[in-house]
Amino acid sequence: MTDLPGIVITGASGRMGQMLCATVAASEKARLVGAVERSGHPWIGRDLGEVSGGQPNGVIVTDDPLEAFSKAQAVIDFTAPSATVEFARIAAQARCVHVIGTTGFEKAHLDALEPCARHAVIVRAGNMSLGVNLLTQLTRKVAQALDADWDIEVIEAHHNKKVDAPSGTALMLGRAAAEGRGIDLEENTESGRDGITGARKHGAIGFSAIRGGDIVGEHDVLFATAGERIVLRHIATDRAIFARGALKAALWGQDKKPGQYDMMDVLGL
Ligand SMILES: NC(=O)c1ccc[n+]([C@@H]2O[C@H](COP(=O)([O-])OP(=O)(O)OC[C@H]3O[C@@H](n4cnc5c(N)ncnc54)[C@H](O)[C@@H]3O)[C@@H](O)[C@H]2O)c1
Ligand SMILES: O=C(O)C1=N[C@H](C(=O)O)CCC1
Repeated sequence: MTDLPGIVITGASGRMGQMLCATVAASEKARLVGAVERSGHPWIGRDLGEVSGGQPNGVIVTDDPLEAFSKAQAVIDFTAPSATVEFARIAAQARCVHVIGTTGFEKAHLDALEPCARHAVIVRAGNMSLGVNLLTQLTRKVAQALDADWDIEVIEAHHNKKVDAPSGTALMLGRAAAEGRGIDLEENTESGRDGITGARKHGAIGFSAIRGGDIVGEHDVLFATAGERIVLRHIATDRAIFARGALKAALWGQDKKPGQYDMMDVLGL
């Protein structure tokens, strides 16, 4: 039993953190060996099982990631961009596989991950579900088959606590559409339309974000031209799909060389 990979969850009290702790604790392929929260959080120093409303499980929530990571083979991290960059440095030091589900990165954050990936495996994806990764491949294929007279719009909906837009998933889908069409996404993005915006730029990829209630995550990729439309859609109804994907990535990464990978690598898509 004890030679199963040990996994630490960061942001253990968060929406995804709680789902990840439950998923790893229930797995027969991994052990939950640590839970990290930010300094000052009321869960620090308490038993994770108890604060989660169950029986004690012997995992004490800590604000010391180095101490937690040094006992683990993988870290699953769904927190916030600046926290993730710090965790990447520590995971590299501890030679842990670092699975990153966090979204909302700016270029400086992504640049900071590069040196860490020289020492440890990083698997990062804006969406860890099988369905969205398949949808990403379909989006690339459809975009490849259609010319720029087909307007591409990515429409996403999430719960009212989400802090970043467009979602990481929307950016994955937009990037795949741009790759399929052979254009640069940054130079061809239209988002945040409001007021007299002028007509849509020919060939652009548009993004729209809806925020409301407890929506787990919904994504449409719309291809629209004169006389017809195609809509590719994914609807997530349960955060367990992201947690299962993240655990799969943590296990997959155990025998891989240091470097940056994504869920396409993990799923073999
Ligand atoms: N890739 C995917 O499949 C996927 C799926 C769902 C959510 N997400 C992303 O995961 C992230 C978290 O989402 P959420 O809904 O769970 O958010 P949340 O706000 O519920 O949870 C974030 C947690 O991180 C903790 N945290 C923040 N800074 C920390 C630090 N320095 N040290 C330790 N803990 C820290 C917070 O205290 C909180 O508990 C977001 O970026 C979201 O977009 C990705
Ligand atoms: O709840 C969130 O936040 C989600 N974030 C990811 C994104 O930004 O795409 C995945 C879906 C849920």
